[in-house]
Amino acid sequence: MGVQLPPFESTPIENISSTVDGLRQTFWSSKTRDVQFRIKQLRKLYWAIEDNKDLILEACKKDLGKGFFEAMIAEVAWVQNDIIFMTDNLEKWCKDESAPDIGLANKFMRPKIRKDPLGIVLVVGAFNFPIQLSFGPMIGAISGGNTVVLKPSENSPNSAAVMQKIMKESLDPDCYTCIQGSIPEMKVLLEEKWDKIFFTGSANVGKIITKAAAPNLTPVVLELGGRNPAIVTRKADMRLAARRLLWAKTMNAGQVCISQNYTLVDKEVLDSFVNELKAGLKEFFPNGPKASEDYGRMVNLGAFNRVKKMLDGTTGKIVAGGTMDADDLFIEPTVVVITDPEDSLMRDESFGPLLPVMGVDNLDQAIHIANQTHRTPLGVYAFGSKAETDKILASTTSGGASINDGMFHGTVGTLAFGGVGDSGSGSYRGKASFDCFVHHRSITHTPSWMESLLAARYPPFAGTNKYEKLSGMLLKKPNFDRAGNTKLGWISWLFTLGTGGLFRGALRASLLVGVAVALRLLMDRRTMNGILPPVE
Ligand SMILES: NC(=O)c1ccc[n+]([C@@H]2O[C@H](COP(=O)([O-])OP(=O)(O)OC[C@H]3O[C@@H](n4cnc5c(N)ncnc54)[C@H](O)[C@@H]3O)[C@@H](O)[C@H]2O)c1
Ligand SMILES: CC1=C(/C=C/C(C)=C/C=C/C(C)=C/C=C/C=C(C)/C=C/C=C(C)/C=C/C=C(\C)C=O)C(C)(C)CCC1
Repeated sequence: MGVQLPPFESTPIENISSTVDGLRQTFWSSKTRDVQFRIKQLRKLYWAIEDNKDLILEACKKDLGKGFFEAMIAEVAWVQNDIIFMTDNLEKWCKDESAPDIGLANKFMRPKIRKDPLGIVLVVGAFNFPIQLSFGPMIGAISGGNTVVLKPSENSPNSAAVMQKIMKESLDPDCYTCIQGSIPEMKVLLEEKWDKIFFTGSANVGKIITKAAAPNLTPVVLELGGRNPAIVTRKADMRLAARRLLWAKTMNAGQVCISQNYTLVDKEVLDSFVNELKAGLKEFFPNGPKASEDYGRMVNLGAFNRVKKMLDGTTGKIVAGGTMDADDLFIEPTVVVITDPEDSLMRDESFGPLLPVMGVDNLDQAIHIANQTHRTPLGVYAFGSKAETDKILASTTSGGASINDGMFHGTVGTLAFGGVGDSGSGSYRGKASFDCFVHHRSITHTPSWMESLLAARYPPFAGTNKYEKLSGMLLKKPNFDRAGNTKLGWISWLFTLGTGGLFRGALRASLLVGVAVALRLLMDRRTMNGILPPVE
């Protein structure tokens, strides 16, 4: 492509503390509180990304063998779209919101929610979508009015260096900076007191981050991984399920946190599903994935060896793919039919292009295996009838889910994204990115003229009727009885078919009709007797 990539250089450890301190001072100067300042910064970032697009594409190619389509759609255009969405909405989101659910008595104090910046934020990125997973949270943090230190993953060094260049060229260095490095630099960073840490990566490092944050009670957002199940029932469309799951597992050579880790397929349609996977592979990569410009590579030899070891350990049968080349960090998309839920391909997150497929007797067994394998994965992917996919959703838990697709929910840029349980906590993207990086500060304003009205709150209380005076206004009456049933007022009682079941409701309604008819008859009789004028 003929572009010169900047070198990756770790930040000198001795500079880290003073840099962080500088950003902390800037936050307290209130520079980043100004909404127009934030918008300007984000817009400058947008154009720097545009101007360095070729460098980003080249860096993603070098780091991960990422092709043009994936690098544009999931990195460059992804973060640019994010910036446009944020800057379009930021002024609106930053306005004070009137608080919901305020009773009449408290309305005078005009309760509202202010969106306050948090302070100085550390964003730690992962290697697999190096730009998206670093700049994405950083855009949220800038929108929230914070100063930000970004620490990209050293495992995608070219992308990390390009991000640093882009930040230097576009962002105010007193407010936003990039610190490069690996474990030693992270150790120093984690000694600092942050107002929030946003971490994307593995569960093991997530624990290290959480432990380091604990002494300062620093809030942490964790975007981790999971062993995500796909479930395909006999009622699913096999070609469609196979193609969609192949898409999810061949993107970025399977190094996608939300792609399915394994697929459970009704035994009756297992062969057909596997055949469709094979056919899909041929369609996606007519000359084979190795020759395809679109197919990525493992990030490094460590990742290559980890995936190879998982495949070496399987007791399943490889039915498609299986070739690999360490020199090229290439692993072919590999379909393995397995029979053991304890197989090496089920136990760990592969984070590579492995597609273990296991036959199951029925949906209940599939759900059982999925829940046994990982109770709180990042994603669940369900293919089948509406009733079946509803059942899958109702019987599992996950950060997100795509029905009739692999990981689609994770490709909707403005949809809140995050894990649950040990696949992560906290969410971001779209409006959630803003909310993630602000404190929702509740504020009231007590008018001076109300002093005499509010004086009942001051002691002395004993021997006064202050409690009685206030309780009439402040205490709510229960609308439920001692058995936990909803109590209705007599009008609702008369008119609804609700409490007490359909029969009693119908009885009440008949009673009402009876009373109406009796009244009418009575009026008719009085009209006939000349007591009332006739009804027109
Ligand atoms: N939920 C998500 O959005 C998401 C996205 C991408 C990746 N992931 C998960 O991340 C994992 C793979 O990503 P990865 O290899 O980049 O993760 P990782 O945990 O190895 O690294 C992530 C970051 O942590 C830092 N780090 C590594 N070791 C550290 C240590 N000992 N102390 C402090 N910091 C350390 C790295 O420098 C890097 O910036 C997978 O489990 C994947 O599922 C999750
Ligand atoms: C165009 C028309 C329509 C709509 C078409 C649609 C909705 C097309 C969608 C195409 C897609 C989804 C393309 C693929 C995009 C891939 C993306 C964005 C990948 C993203 C990867 C991500 C976010 C990875 C994240 C990884 C993480 C978090 C961890 O590792 C219609 C249908 C409306 C009709 C008119 C025409």
